[in-house]
Amino acid sequence: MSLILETKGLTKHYGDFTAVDNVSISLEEGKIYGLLGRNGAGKTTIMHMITSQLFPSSGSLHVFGEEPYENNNVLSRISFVKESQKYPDSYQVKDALDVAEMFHPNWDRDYAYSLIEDFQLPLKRRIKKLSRGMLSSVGIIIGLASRAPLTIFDEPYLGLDAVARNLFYNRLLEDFTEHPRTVVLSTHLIDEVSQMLEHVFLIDQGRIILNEDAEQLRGRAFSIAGRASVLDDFIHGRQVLSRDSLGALATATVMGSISTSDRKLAADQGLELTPVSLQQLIIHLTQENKTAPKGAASK
Ligand SMILES: Nc1ncnc2c1ncn2[C@@H]1O[C@H](COP(=O)(O)OP(=O)(O)OP(=O)(O)O)[C@@H](O)[C@H]1O
Repeated sequence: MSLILETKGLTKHYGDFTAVDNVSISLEEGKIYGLLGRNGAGKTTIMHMITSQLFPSSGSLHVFGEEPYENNNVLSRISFVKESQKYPDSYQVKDALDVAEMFHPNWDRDYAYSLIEDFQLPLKRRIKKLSRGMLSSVGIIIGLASRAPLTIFDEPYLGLDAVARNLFYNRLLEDFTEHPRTVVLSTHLIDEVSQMLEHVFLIDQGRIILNEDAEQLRGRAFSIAGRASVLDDFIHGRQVLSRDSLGALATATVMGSISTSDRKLAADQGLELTPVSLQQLIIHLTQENKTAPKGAASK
């Protein structure tokens, strides 16, 4: 296992506000990571520190074993695609690709042009005349064709329709299989990407509240529905993330995997058990964290 990135106690203050709070994470080679969290959680701030656009207030950050600041040896190995990417007014799509080619040593021009066709982008149109979704496609194409050892997508698909998003996921997976690299995806569309993710970081109010293998995470919670009194007996003593009731019926979300005996018990009592999606689990965990004292759930 080779580490691509490691942070220890990474912290960023803006005045007396702490946007990123004591974050210690590591990224391995050849994996797809999800960096997930609510608006304002601190995701972009972390990505800006990784890509040397911001200095940390404290803590350490090593990318490819070195500090990234003004370090071309590190920065040439990173491709960072962000939703708000700006281009000079005079740039056509082709110019953006030409510039990207200069910065990324692994750039594959044929692949970039095949993606241009897939996404049906007009090469000679000025970028400022592109629709919002087309502009997002430019960033996605640059992120994919750069084949950078560390590729970071920060909410890359504002305005992109479902067909184009699906195209992005398919191309990413195909190309990742042929050219493995480390990919970080930051997105709010968790269910759409959840099958691709191998590892998930969940950040809330600047802190990492979950740092876990996606496969393990998928089995971490389940939903249960049925008659309230029976359901309450079933969930007694378990870690309950939420419970709602309507008349005599209730539903609850419970941490833990479903064992064979649970399944039998639930069936005998007319309770229905279903796995919780990654998105639902994350909603529950961030809501739960809001009520917990800061740091209580941090790893
Ligand atoms: N330059 C700045 N000065 C003061 N506060 C800032 C600055 N930049 C970011 N913040 C604050 O830091 C927090 C984290 O912002 P950040 O952009 O990292 O969140 P995010 O998780 O990327 O959110 P989103 O999902 O909405 O993009 C927010 O509360 C934001 O207002």
